[in-house]
Amino acid sequence: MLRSMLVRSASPVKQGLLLRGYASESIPNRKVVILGAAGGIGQPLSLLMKLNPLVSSLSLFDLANTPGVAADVAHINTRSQVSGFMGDDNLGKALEGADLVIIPAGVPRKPGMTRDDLFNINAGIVKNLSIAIAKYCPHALVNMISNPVNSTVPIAAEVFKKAGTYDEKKLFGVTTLDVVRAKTFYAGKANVPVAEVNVPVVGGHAGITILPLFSQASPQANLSDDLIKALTKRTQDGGTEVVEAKAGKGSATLSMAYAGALFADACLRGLNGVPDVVECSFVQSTITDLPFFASKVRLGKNGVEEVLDLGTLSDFEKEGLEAFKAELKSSIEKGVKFANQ
Ligand SMILES: NC(=O)c1ccc[n+]([C@@H]2O[C@H](COP(=O)([O-])OP(=O)(O)OC[C@H]3O[C@@H](n4cnc5c(N)ncnc54)[C@H](O)[C@@H]3O)[C@@H](O)[C@H]2O)c1
Ligand SMILES: O=C(O)C[C@H](O)C(=O)O
Repeated sequence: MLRSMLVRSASPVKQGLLLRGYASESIPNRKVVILGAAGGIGQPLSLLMKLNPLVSSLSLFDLANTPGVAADVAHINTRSQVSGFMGDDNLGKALEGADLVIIPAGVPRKPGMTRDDLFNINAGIVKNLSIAIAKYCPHALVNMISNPVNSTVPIAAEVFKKAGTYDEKKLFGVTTLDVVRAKTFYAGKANVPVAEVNVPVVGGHAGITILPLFSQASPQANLSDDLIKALTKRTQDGGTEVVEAKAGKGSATLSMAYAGALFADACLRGLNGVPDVVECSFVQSTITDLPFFASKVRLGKNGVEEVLDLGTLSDFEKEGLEAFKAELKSSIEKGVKFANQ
């Protein structure tokens, strides 16, 4: 009762904090940087991070158009102070003091392309941005959105190793959109309220390397094997579904911004010491024989607190896992090789 009265009489910022279980005086300052902030994902992600009461400073960086995006979101009456930075000369200033760097910088797919077809352009972008992160904010958490995630995460890891700043607990490939899709598609077929649905998605973030574990979905529903197969395929092809619908005008931006904001919020809650924050992410891992793997991860004050194992898989999921291991291994090795050449 007292709590709901407090919430109602507080400012919008305090309301957000009180509702999430924080005493507003105890909220730490957190600087979040978005690299690629003027892009299709970057703009709605900037908006969503401006709405997040856990952010005190929001730093928006892109090669062009950042001043306009920054001026626009800066007028929103929420907690964070916004700054916009444009061009490589200002990258250091954008990054200094960051707690969390989110990277949606890079080109998106067009119909007929795979995510790996983006490698030639995006690998170089991610490598340069990672060099700057190692120099200006070596202790920040990094949320990698740029594709192909299965290779860009290993690229960043290698760059950080070379710079002597690598901390495997702080580097994350963002696979939250796969989880968001799996939840949406499952809820539709299982006829359960989508807000109650949980589905872990493991493996990687491209085609068959995306493996939703519907056998572990909750609430459980008695779906036929054919339906599970169809749901799995739709989740794996979710990105392509959007690329084709956009017909040459890019890939998922709005659902990705939502997913990126969810994952960033989970990272910030972890940093702030909120217990039991668990999300799927593509991280350095020993739960299979692959050096990077997406699975459920417990987030804490230093980033990854625990990489959770896969749990019990159905026969269909076991087959799916074996079927993609070689592809995921080669995407990881491609990233490692690129970073070291
Ligand atoms: N992980 C996922 O689930 C997921 C989902 C959707 C899209 N993506 C990927 O996200 C990336 C961005 O997609 P988008 O639709 O926003 O593309 P976009 O072209 O609309 O925006 C990309 C932005 O990055 C900027 N950029 C390019 N090089 C940069 C650099 N060196 N430094 C800073 N900014 C730079 C561009 O100026 C542009 O504003 C793509 O690689 C896409 O495949 C990943
Ligand atoms: O599909 C893409 O190219 C973008 C992204 O990886 C997605 O899953 O939507």
